[in-house]
Amino acid sequence: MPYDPPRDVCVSAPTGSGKTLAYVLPIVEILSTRIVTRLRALVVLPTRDLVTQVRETFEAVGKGRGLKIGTATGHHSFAHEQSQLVADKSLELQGGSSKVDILICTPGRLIDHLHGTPNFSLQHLRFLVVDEADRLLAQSFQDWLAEVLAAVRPPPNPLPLPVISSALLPYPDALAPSFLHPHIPTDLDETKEPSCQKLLFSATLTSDPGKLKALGLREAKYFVVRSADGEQEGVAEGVAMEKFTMPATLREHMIVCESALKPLMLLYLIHHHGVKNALVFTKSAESTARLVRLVEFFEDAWAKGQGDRRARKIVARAYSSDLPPGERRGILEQFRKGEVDMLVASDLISRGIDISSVSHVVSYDVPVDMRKYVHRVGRTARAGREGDAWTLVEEQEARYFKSILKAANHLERVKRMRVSEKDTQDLSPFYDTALARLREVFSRAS
Ligand SMILES: Nc1ncnc2c1ncn2[C@@H]1O[C@H](COP(=O)(O)OP(=O)(O)OP(=O)(O)O)[C@@H](O)[C@H]1O
Repeated sequence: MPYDPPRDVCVSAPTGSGKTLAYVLPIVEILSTRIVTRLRALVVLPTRDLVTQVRETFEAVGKGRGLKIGTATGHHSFAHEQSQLVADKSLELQGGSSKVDILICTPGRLIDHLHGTPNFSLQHLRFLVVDEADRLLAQSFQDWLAEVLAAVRPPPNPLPLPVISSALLPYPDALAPSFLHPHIPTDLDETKEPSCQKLLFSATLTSDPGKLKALGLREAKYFVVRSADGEQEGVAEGVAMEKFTMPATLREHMIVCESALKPLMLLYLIHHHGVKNALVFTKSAESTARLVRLVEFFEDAWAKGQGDRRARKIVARAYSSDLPPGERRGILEQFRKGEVDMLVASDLISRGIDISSVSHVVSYDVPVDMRKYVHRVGRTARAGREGDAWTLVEEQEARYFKSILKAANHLERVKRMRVSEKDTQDLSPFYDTALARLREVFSRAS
């Protein structure tokens, strides 16, 4: 009701626990009764891949409801996006003119439309969803948040009523109620509140009100979902060092080794612990490329060594933001089908991506902080499935890595696995061959 605007909602719940449906379902349910199309739900996400994923969920849930769903990510030209978003760019309409009920977007492109698309208006917003909220709040993206919040609020000086030149031209413009009337002060004056409800989601959402202040939340309710076993008391109550809940079905391991042995440890996991359907996280695009080549050379040498032509080689592919979107989609599809066993990536896909077949996550390079760790390992053990997370820790990083786990009250959950020289003995000859080939290729390239 206009006099009782909705309370805002913050949700911190483990990775893979279904946060997307937690906002898609009510939005679709509530907006399905709308009569005319206005931009009523805006979902902001940090990456294009996530926009595509959330769009698919909206389309699946909203099928047959007649809601129009749009995206704005910069994947298409600006003019094309404009034509998808607004019906009319020529006439200036105070109420805007939206072709979509729900818009899913990245913040940069959203700001471009706020600045550059006539009749693109947020005044009718009923829902503003900020998914992966901690990540989006941490990055300024042209101060997108302040601009979006300003576009949702009625202007301080209400818009003047247009001069109605003819009885045939009724008051035109379907302005949102809080934007509509000229302000006539009365004794019962109340400030106008937009009826936009803000919904924030993340597996690592801060509970520090100071950090959420920029959102101007209204009587926010903060929901924290913990695992059933009550593990990690005090989750999200700490302000200095936040603690987050992990999926209960996740097993976590670490291997501490010399830096030079990390590739061999990965190959050991592949060949002796059945690690496939795996996401492997590295720290840089360069280290991704080297690792993919090394796995390829190793698998060639290993298959040859088996003397069996049908020996199934592990297929690893690099997945990076440099690849064109079409190619990225293709690689993900091959991975989903099991034609690719291992995707090697930077933290680009460490957040939000939902691929049910991922059974292992390997942090080939240690994550820089606990948040990154939570999101990486959360690519497996989703929706009640089991999964394993492995972290390869260089000896000199062990102290640091353990300290971030300890601060998050999580050290006990991560089991240390010791791998001796004997364990990798059978792999070593093929590994040496692969290293020699890698050196050759990289020295030729330089
Ligand atoms: N009630 C449910 N029963 C079974 N599966 C569900 C249910 N709700 C959601 N899922 C599935 O769980 C998977 C994970 O959901 P989702 O991607 O929303 O997780 P998330 O909480 O947003 O995780 P992240 O923090 O990693 O983004 C999805 O494939 C979704 O379809």
